[in-house]
Order: sequence, then C-alpha cells, then structure tokens
Amino acid sequence: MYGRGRGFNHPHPHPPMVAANGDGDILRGATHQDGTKTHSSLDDDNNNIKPHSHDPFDICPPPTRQNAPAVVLKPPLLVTNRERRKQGAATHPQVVTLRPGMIHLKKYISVSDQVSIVKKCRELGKGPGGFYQPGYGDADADADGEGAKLHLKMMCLGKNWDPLSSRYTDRRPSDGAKPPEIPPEFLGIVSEAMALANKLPPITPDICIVNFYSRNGRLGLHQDKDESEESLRQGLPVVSFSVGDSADFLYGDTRDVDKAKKLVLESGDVLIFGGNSRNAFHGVSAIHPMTAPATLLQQTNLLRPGRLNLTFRQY
Ligand SMILES: O=C(O)CCC(=O)C(=O)O
Ligand SMILES: [Fe+2]
Repeated sequence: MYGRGRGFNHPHPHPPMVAANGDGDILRGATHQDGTKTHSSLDDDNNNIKPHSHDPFDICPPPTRQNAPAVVLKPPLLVTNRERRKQGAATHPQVVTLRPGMIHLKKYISVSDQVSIVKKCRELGKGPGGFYQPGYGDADADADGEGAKLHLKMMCLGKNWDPLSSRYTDRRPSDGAKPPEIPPEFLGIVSEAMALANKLPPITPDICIVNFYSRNGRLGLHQDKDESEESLRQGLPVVSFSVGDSADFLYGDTRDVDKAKKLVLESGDVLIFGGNSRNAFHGVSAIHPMTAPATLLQQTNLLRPGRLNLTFRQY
C-alpha cells in the first residue's frame, strides 16, 4: 500500500533514482559477509519473500584518488578552535519552538558525540541489516526493472520499517536481516534532549531509522504515521538527530511544498516533533555538500559529502 507513513503525494516522489554520485559504488560487488544471503523466511503475513543480499555500504570509505577529500585533513588552528567552541555550545543549547510541539535544539550534540554516532552508524551500517537502498518494489518499477528508489540509504535499528508495506516488521523483507539493536549511548542522548522539550510526553524509543543522504539525497514531504495508534494518539514525539552536512528541512500542515516552511538543520541539531506537530508533514529538499564540521570529517574520515539523520520513535 503506497502513500502511507513516509508515503508521498506521488508514487514517484522524485524521478527514479539511479544511485547518486558515490552511493555504494565503491563496495558494489564486494563479498557479502553478513550471512543474510542465504536467509530465507516468511514475512509477517506468512508470504514467501525473495531474500537477496544487499551490498555493504560504507559511509566512511577509505580514500581513493577519486574520492580524495576536498576537505583539508589538518584544518587550520582557527577552524579547530571554532569547532571546539561549537562543542562547548552543546552545554548551553539554544531551544527554539518552531510551532506547537516542534522543538529545535541547535547544536545540541557535541562534536565528540557526533563522531561516536558516525563511527557506530558506520560499523552497524556495514553489517547485517545495515545500510541499503530502499525501493518501492515492482509495482513502481522503472524501465530497468528496479523499483523507484528513495534518494537515500537507510538502516533500521530496533524494528524494521518497510517502505513497501509502510509497516514495521521484525526482519527486513528483502534479505531477512534482523535490525541491529539501538545503541544505548544513542538512547542516552535522546532522553537528555527530551528533558528540554518538557511539554511533550517522553518516549522510550524502540525504533531508530537511520538515513544517509549523499550529495543528491532528499526525501519528499511525508508524515511519520506507521507507529502504533496509541503512540500517535498520545502524540509521542519523534526525536531526530542530524549529523554531517547541513540540510534544507521542510515542514508544514500539508504536502504542498510551496506552503512548507524551511529550516536548515546543521550537524549536531536535534529536532523533536510530537503533540500537535506529531502529524506534521516534513521532508528534506536539499543537502549542502561539504558543510559538515571540519573536526567531524577529520575524526571520522567521513569523506563522502553526506548527512546522517537518525529518527527515534516509540512504536
Ligand atoms: O532527514 C530528516 O531530517 C528527516 C527524516 C525523516 O523524516 C524520516 O526518516 O522519516
Ligand atoms: Fe519522517
């Protein structure tokens, strides 16, 4: 059933995606080591699913001549100091209420925590249930037989969210992989951030959807509405971390891009939307390549232009 949850106003929210520059090409064809290739199972409705392997995707690939960083690996002292000041800013976060129920914590996550998040997502992303290129299946097939692709790589933690059925499942239907657990250190940051949005009910996240957007990454306007009726009824918030390149984030009451407001989400920002904003439409219209903090790039080898977004939810 298309169009539910992170569904879009059109089955092809954007032209079908051919993997954008740098998306997965480096490791394509590499030996798949996670054992999911041979996994065969039934989905939650006992339908036979056709498992196939996904090529591991590395968000921090080793440098090659082609992807040699445009960033200076040893940033001038001034830049480093500026980054240090930014790290310090996390202890005095700027809390902005964008609309009732939608709260923006600017530069909330320290650069050292951002580094840990990138490293952890890199490690999990290369393993079983890691990053893959989600599609919308055969019903939306392009001329080459590939389903319409979302313009991002995705990995689910805790529970699997399936774009094809707009449902949460225990395993990823395409390869039978079980989603990795949500790292406890991520949950710690979520609960601390929640304390600054104290008008909203707190969540105990059991789902985290991790998106990796490269240079051309984007995500059409949608609502997050596949969590349980109870969770949605209570307006339990979605807590979103942005790490890496900045992004143009759109939000509004309808799916109309022209009526949406735009916010630039930067590395370290946390966005919380619950209560009256739980059903807000939102999406990402553009990534600003090479805007990630120099220290983050330096310490993670996050060489791709790219942005990680983690959304924590309670089913
Ligand atoms: O990347 C973002 O900021 C938003 C991600 C999102 O809306 C989602 O994963 O449902
Ligand atoms: Fe969303």
